[in-house]
Amino acid sequence: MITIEHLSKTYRKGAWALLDVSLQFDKGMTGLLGPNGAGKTTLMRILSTLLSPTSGQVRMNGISLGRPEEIRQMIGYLPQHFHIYPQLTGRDYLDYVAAMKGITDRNARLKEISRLLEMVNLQEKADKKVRTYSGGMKQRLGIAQALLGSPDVLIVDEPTSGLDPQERVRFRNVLTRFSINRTVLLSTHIVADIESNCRRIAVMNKGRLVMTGSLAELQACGQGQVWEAVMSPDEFALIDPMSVVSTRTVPEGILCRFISPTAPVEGAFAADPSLEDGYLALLRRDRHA
Ligand SMILES: Nc1ncnc2c1ncn2[C@@H]1O[C@H](COP(=O)(O)OP(=O)(O)OP(=O)(O)O)[C@@H](O)[C@H]1O
Repeated sequence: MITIEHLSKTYRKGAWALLDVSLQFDKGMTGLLGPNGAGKTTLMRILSTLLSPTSGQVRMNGISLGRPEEIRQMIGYLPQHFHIYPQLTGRDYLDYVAAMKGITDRNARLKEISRLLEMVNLQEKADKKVRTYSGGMKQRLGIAQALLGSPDVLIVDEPTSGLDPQERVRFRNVLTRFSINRTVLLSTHIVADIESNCRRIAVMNKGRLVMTGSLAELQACGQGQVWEAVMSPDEFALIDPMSVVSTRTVPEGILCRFISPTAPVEGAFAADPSLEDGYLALLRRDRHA
């Protein structure tokens, strides 16, 4: 169980990167959604004890961040950007991280590394140099390093940006497997990343928590806010592009989807919201609040 109470962070001379965030989550995967600059990385770095909050409290399984050694034993962290020496093989890299994490028994270490390589489906590439890995393979190796030592809590920061669709699906499946008996916090700005496997969602915007709840609750934020209209190319050229969330060419013209509290153009008809519509409607409402 992770309990975050009134957490705020301001960088030197900066605005609030986090402002009075309170949140609680337990086993399973929680998706942390938010646009660029929302404060996701700041929150994750604080939870990983790499950054101190300006104010507020965090407890993981009852232990406060003020006891960083104990917290670090409990968590695995996959940062948004991480460096792996390209000359190392995947197995050597994991061996190095395991040694850094204090797993001193060499046999236990090698056994754990083989188990993790199999879990992330990298056993065939394990003895090849990391410079030959694809982006998705590096991310899976990143997850393997985060899981060394079997941490109870896994913190993963925007892991799928830059991955192709196939790698993204593979990576999501790996995370879903890991989240069965663990607490996983996954940050992303890609709604599809959390669609299939997160039990709970937290949405952040400009440093604040703007919603927590289930996928269905996030989707419901789009209720009454989604409209569609078929437009000719000339009509389409005249509308504000920012009001349109997607377009599709149909035989009658361009089918435009809008997020708007009222019908955005004449002839627009109401549509059912998707999860992404709910998220966009929530952000739009927050922007205008
Ligand atoms: N080291 C820093 N010094 C000053 N300001 C920072 C620093 N790191 C982040 N910020 C600011 O804090 C705010 C939150 O940034 P953060 O990286 O936590 O957001 P994010 O949600 O992870 O964004 P992204 O999706 O782009 O990674 C932003 O306004 C950012 O400019």
